[in-house]
Amino acid sequence: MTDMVSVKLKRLPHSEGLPLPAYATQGAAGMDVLAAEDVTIDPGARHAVATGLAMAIPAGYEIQVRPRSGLALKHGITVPNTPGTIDSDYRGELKVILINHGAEPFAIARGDRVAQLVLAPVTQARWCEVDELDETDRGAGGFGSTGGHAALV
Ligand SMILES: O=c1ccn([C@H]2C[C@H](O)[C@@H](COP(=O)(O)OP(=O)(O)OP(=O)(O)O)O2)c(=O)[nH]1
Ligand SMILES: [Mg+2]
Repeated sequence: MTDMVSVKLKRLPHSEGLPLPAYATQGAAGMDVLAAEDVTIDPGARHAVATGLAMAIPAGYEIQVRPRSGLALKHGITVPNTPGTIDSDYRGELKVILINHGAEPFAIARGDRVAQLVLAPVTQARWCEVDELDETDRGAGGFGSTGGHAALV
């Protein structure tokens, strides 16, 4: 059985009558979240889609707003800031930022499932400033330093 965490949720007037975000299957990582407005996103354009939902995520957690692969593959619709971060102290409306990388205008109807929400634990870091860092094999190498594409044989 998956752990469950209660999250306080408040409906704003424009989400009235819409189902709440829900897991499509028992083992789903994300809850599909619905648009609370009709909007068409032109090719290359972005829009912050209203969900009509506000929430109080418990301290120590965040909600990540992730794209749906079907929309990305079939229509080029994705979340440009993925994973979008919903902070535990945010009390405004959750919006889903979408961008249309496809060639056609993409029409969203109120009630369409536009993204998915993943509740995730958060660990905050405390800086510990030092003069020297320990040495490692990698050192300052990065950005492809270990090799790029698989070698041809
Ligand atoms: O996809 C998203 C991303 C963010 N938010 C809301 C909740 C989040 O807690 C707040 C701030 O998000 P973020 O920190 O990513 O944006 P910012 O540009 O850093 O704005 P701020 O200065 O308000 O933190 O905006 C959304 O509704 N949808
Ligand atoms: Mg911020």
